[in-house]
Amino acid sequence: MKIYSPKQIYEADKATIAKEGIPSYNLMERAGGYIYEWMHKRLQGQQVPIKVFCGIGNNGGDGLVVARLLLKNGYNVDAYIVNCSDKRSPDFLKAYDELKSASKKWPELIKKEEDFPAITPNDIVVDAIFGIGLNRCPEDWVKKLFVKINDSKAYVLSIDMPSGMYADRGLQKDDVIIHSAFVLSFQSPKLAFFLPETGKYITMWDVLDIGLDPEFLANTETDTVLIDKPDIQRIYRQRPQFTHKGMYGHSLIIGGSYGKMGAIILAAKAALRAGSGLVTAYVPQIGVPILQTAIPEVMVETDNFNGKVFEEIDFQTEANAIAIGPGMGTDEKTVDAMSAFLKAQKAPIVIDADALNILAKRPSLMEQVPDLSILTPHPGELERLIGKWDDDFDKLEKTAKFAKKHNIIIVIKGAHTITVYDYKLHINTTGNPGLSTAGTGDVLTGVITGLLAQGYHPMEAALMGVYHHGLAADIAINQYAVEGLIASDVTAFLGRAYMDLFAKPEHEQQQ
Ligand SMILES: NC(=O)C1=CN([C@@H]2O[C@H](COP(=O)(O)OP(=O)(O)OC[C@H]3O[C@@H](n4cnc5c(N)ncnc54)[C@H](O)[C@@H]3O)[C@@H](O)[C@H]2O)[C@H](O)CC1
Ligand SMILES: [K+]
Repeated sequence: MKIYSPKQIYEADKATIAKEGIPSYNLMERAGGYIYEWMHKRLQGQQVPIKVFCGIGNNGGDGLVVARLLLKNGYNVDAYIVNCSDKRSPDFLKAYDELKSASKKWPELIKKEEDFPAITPNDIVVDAIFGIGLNRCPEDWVKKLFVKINDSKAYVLSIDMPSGMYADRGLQKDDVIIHSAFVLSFQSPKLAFFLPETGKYITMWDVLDIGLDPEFLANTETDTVLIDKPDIQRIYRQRPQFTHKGMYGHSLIIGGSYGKMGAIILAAKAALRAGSGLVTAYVPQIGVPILQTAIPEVMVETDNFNGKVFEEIDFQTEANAIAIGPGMGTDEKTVDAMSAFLKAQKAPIVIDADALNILAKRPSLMEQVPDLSILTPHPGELERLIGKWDDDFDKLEKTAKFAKKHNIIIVIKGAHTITVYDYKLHINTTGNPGLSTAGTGDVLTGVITGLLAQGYHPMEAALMGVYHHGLAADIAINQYAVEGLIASDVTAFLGRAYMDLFAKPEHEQQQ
């Protein structure tokens, strides 16, 4: 699913208005109408007190349409104009006139703290104060209203975006955002919904299709896309019937050190479960018996030193895909070994964990990283690589620039893992808080490497690996719950994730 920028949404409005030959206000009526229908379907006329807080732009206008339709249909509604500026948009004024002529119950004007109404936990608040047009910090009294709404414990339904959240920048000091129980967003969700600083203010969201020009939408490329099941189904390649293990690639996973052999075991096993035909682990000598005991399916190679860390990386395995980093340590000897290893690489590799820390320690090594390599940092590793950022949007921009400069793919791990390549952001839609546990990153590295070994293009391997890893965790929590999930469970459920990819929804199966 494409995620349109605010600029593209305004352009889509214009294209729709021109093509359909309609006044722009019609779009507001549609938008408000769909919000009303969504509410009516759930409330079915219940007399819950509904307070609609409207700004003075088009988001406020949407709120006024909703308030009018709710009043017309007998709901218990109070509408308020949050007078944050005297510059009202023309369509807001039209919606205001429509409301005033449809009902005797006119909206109340809020200009200062003393005008705030009481808000109780039993109220439903419709938040229509700011949408994608928020472009500066609201005045203090407006932020106090946001705080009052947040403190009220009322159910908050936000129109298009939670007010206070910006569509094009992240959270900064002194910002206040309305906490939404549900956001109904027009045409596509907004990028800020998926970023850690801002996404936490939203419990649920859905998209309302307000019928913007389909041709314009189809022909408009976006910098951001949401990766969901159909995208992965398109990437997936079914195995032919007559096959042998040599057709599914040989993965080589380099890593492990004294006390950290578990990381390489997790990665190697996940590469197997992702479908890699053969897997070899390259570990320091101390790790050989550990690996051989833990996973019989995995072959092991080792260095020529009898130490606890890598002193060289010199292997015989002819691998189709190589990953380096899990549990490897950042000993100076290992840094030198990795430097020599990188120089010899031509094909894309997967770089994780301590290998990322080594790149941060010796940035000149970035020049040796092969094109289209996949780096999988968590936020701490990313910061060590690219430096500090001001907010989440700045983080994405800096990551995109770094990825472009080195022609690599960066997988920023998090609640919504974002894969960045060639200035494009791919937001993952699977996974759950159960993944916040030791070793899940090693499993992800194994899955991506296993896919790469099978011949998937590096971008396909990254997107499918991230999706699959999250999906396996989503299935696994039905058995273990988020608290009980451990990294090996994710590996164990990778097979179920493959099955789920093409499983019919339950209601279809019953037919
Ligand atoms: N295609 C669609 O998605 C449609 C969406 N609609 C709704 O329109 C808004 C966007 O409307 P816009 O008027 O551009 O912006 P807002 O209502 O979000 O904005 C604010 C308004 O206020 C000014 N402003 C910005 N920041 C501040 C501030 N801190 N203090 C005071 N005033 C501020 C700004 O200049 C704007 O004028 C979208 O979110 C949807 O809800 C359409 O109804 C239909 C098509
Ligand atoms: K809003």
